[in-house]
Amino acid sequence: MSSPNTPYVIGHGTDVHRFDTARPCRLACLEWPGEAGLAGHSDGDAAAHAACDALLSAAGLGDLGSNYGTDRPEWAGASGAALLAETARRVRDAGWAVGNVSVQVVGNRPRLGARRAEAEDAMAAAVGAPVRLSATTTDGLGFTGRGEGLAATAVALLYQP
Ligand SMILES: Nc1ccn([C@@H]2O[C@H](COP(=O)(O)O)[C@@H](O)[C@H]2O)c(=O)n1
Ligand SMILES: C[C@@]1(CO)OP(=O)(O)OP(=O)(O)OC[C@H]1O
Repeated sequence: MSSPNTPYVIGHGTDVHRFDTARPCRLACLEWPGEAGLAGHSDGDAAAHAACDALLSAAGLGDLGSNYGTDRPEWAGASGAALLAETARRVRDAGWAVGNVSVQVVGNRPRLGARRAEAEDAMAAAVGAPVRLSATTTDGLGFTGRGEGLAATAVALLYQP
């Protein structure tokens, strides 16, 4: 089916990046001085990337790789905010409005709680719709528990304007 016949659609996204201590930390569209950076072709902002995948999936527009693949040099080093803003533009061009996006970061650090409102505002400014952010550790288990990298998941709601 090429397009759904409901006024609402949802999408979800997941992203993982390993830490690279030689890079600055960019997460949830903010800089995190003193925290380990994330490896990637772009700035490694797993929270922004998960939100992009959720938005693209909901709109039936593929995913990060099919929109901004590593074979496209123009996206090398791109910020999470730039990818999110371009993704929201593509979703709106496809005829959808963004209701909201909910993102969860999974990992030990950075601790997001103290800057939650700032990060939500930065991500919402890029998307042009409300973004909510939560975080959790994995109780020391797995690659996030060992501090090897960060994961993020996201859900997006789109509606027909
Ligand atoms: N990177 C993180 C991880 C967690 N938090 C906050 O800590 C709370 C407790 O985490 P648990 O994994 O023990 O459930 C969590 O609910 C977050 O509020 C954080 O800010 N940043
Ligand atoms: C964003 C892109 C493109 O710059 O590169 P990365 O920063 O490596 O991020 P990833 O989450 O692996 O997604 C796909 C890529 O297309």
